[in-house]
Amino acid sequence: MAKIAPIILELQQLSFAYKGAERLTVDAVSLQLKQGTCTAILGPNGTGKSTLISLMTGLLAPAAGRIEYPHYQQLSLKQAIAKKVALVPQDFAFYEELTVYDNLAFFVAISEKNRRLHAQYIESAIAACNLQAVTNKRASTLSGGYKRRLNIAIALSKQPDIIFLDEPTVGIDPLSRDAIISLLQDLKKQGKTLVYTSHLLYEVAQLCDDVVFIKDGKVVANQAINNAQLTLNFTTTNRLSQMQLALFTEQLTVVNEAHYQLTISDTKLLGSLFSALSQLSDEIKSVNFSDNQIEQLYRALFSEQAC
Ligand SMILES: Nc1ncnc2c1ncn2[C@@H]1O[C@H](COP(=O)(O)OP(=O)(O)OP(=O)(O)O)[C@@H](O)[C@H]1O
Repeated sequence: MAKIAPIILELQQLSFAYKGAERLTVDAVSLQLKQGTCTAILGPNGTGKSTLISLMTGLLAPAAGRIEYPHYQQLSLKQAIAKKVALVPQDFAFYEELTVYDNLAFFVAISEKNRRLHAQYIESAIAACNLQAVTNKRASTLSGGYKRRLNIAIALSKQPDIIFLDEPTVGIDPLSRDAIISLLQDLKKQGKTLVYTSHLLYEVAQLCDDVVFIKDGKVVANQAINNAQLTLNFTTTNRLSQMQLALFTEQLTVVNEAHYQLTISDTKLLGSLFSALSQLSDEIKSVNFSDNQIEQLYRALFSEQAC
């Protein structure tokens, strides 16, 4: 039987408003995060995601509600956050004039009193983020991808159990992004709990187990994501006949006249699917695969909010 992951963070009716704001920025948010999982917090710009992260990481104090890290009951909330929680903020949070190593040394000295552990923590953050080639370079001279990795390495140098990442791949090229996603996947394998915001939904699909959708400060949906599920969309020159439809072993949804959709949760079915598509090669106009469960949900929830 699959083991149920223990709850590592619980929010109960958490609310917050900035001074002068007309409405609550975070409005009665209740959530439970599971240990060793990645939860994405998604929503349009300005909907309160970063503010919620600031509350969960102790940077802001809630106006109402509770935040609990039940795993660390022997610690106060402040101590649990100081010892076990790290934040990778959206903006770079390091000293541009210091080298990568000196930045890490500076932040480790703040988070860990035992000096004998410093070198070990710095080295492990460098290794985890693959920063060996730039250890002695000034942060100001790094590429965008390395700067993002340094931002993450500083958070890891604290040896946290829970890591909040606020758009950690903004503004970097696809290969640098892949490197960061793979680093985050490794952290998950090590049992770290990740909380993640991004506007790049394919990243979320690659990494996250649960998705929480926030709209105007409120949770509007909260659900597990089936990363194994793929949706195939294909369009045809004409509507398919019953005989042509029968080529598919799985049920097709007819989206409209010449647009079909099929959801696959077992990749073993791909063989028969490709075989059916190849038999229709004269009719097929376009084929597109996506793990767009998240994207579909996102569009359904927020389509009227685009600016
Ligand atoms: N320090 C602040 N003082 C006053 N208002 C703020 C402050 N920070 C954010 N806000 C406002 O609070 C609301 C929520 O902002 P927040 O940054 O949490 O949104 P977000 O969902 O993270 O947005 P994005 O996706 O653009 O990062 C916005 O209307 C924003 O203008």
